[in-house]
Amino acid sequence: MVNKPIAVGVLALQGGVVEHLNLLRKASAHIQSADNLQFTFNEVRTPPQLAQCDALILPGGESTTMAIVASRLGLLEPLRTFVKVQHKPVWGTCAGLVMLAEEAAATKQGGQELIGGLNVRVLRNRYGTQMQSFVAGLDLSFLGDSGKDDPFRAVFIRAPIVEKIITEGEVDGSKGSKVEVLGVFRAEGQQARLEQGGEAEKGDIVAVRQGNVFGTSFHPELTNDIRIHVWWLRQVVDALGHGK
Ligand SMILES: NC(=O)CC[C@H](N)C(=O)O
Repeated sequence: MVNKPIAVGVLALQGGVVEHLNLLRKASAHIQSADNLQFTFNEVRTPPQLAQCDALILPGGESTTMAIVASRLGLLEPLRTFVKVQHKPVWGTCAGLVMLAEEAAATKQGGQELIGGLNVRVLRNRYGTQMQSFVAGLDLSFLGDSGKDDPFRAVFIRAPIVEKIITEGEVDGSKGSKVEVLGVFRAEGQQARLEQGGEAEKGDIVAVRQGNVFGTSFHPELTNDIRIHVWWLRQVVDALGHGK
């Protein structure tokens, strides 16, 4: 039996939209034939387009700009409903992670509008400016054996980190789920101190999941590595109860 196609959207107000769409298409080729699944991938700019989606990616870019445009287009409340009431699968990369946090530090005066859903506080621009962008190999064990044997080359561009997991209280989006830390980055200095037997520094949290909400500080869509996109699409398939 062929299921109804799974509609995956990419919020296309600003930022790295095409890159996500390209990698989603490549990633989907790895799972659809095996499981008899069909996907559609579309840009999302309006509330009716959002309503068509089963799952959504919020790309990297500039979270303050994205929030202003989303608000003007009447998308902020529908996005909050999508994430926190309908509990549909969402993934935010970089600025997208900022949007999905309940709190953000290092914001402009007066703060910025967020969608929320992840019970965390992010620190924006943790590693400095665009000029200080870098690539680092991350061990991502949620990717299974390949995550351990073959580090993921993660691209950090004015990246946020999760500086605090807010334990008090529940957020609407969490469905009671806990925040899971799925990826940590240790800068060279932190790693060296650890190897010299120094204080075990935990490193910076750069990938988290809470129920239906997933966030990464870095940009898998700017590599040719489809592993996280494949993993996430499988999460979407499971959440929708397809392929069973
Ligand atoms: N590459 C990015 O998405 C940068 C995120 C940006 N610094 C922000 O806070 O929104």
